[in-house]
Amino acid sequence: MVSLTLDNLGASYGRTRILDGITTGRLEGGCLTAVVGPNAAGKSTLFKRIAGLIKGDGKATLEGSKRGRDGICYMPQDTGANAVLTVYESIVLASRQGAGWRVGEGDLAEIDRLLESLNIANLAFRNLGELSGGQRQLVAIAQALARNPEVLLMDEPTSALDLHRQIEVLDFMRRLAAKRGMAVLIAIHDLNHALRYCDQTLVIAHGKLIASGRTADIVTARMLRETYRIDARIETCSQGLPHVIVDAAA
Ligand SMILES: Nc1ncnc2c1ncn2[C@@H]1O[C@H](COP(=O)(O)OP(=O)(O)OP(=O)(O)O)[C@@H](O)[C@H]1O
Repeated sequence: MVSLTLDNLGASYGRTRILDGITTGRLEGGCLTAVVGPNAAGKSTLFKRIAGLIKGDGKATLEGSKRGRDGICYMPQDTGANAVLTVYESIVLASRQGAGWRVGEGDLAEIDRLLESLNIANLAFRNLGELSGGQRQLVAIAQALARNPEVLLMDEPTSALDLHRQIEVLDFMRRLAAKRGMAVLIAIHDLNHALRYCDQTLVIAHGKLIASGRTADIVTARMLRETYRIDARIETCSQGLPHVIVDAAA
């Protein structure tokens, strides 16, 4: 199964140093890893650096990969829209990236399954340009998954979704990561979602990795105070799951 390890990863925009010395253990296939931290901490920059969209020092090493760099897919925060294509066409196109232009029945069946799983089959023949923000985000997730990545970097994939859709997508991602053996990194602001769905968590602040490990060990009152400047408690809900209760800005 694939794994991704970051070793002293850094990046700059011009002369401004944005990321510095990001080193992790193995981020394993089959797992969801939350990447959390305040606005402008460097989460998107980290994803772009891992995906090779920006250069920098250090290295991101893939082990057990069949496709090397081509197996890494970055799903950006702003998903944009191309009004000329239908949803279905855009997903077929995405699925062909780096795979040649021949589309078999199996490929189309796989796309149909993806649309069903994300509950967007009803959008298949709509133009991208006429979708709502949330619908566009769901289509962007389908496009990313259609590329069959070994490592998927999702930049705030649920930010435009209603609560029902957020839960549906994160639950689906967890099951799909396990089924495909795909390593999924998700930049996410909702720490309760991280606690519920992500096996492990990386905390980025001011371009540095300040904590990493099992999500329940990482999301603590102390981390929330030091990283987010809020007073909060972690309480166990009636189902036995840890939950962040925010009291006030510190
Ligand atoms: N293309 C760019 N040129 C110059 N600076 C940039 C560029 N892109 C991002 N930055 C800067 O890099 C820093 C980190 O930005 P980044 O988008 O990685 O943060 P983030 O943690 O993803 O933030 P958010 O949670 O707000 O999405 C910010 O100060 C931002 O202004």
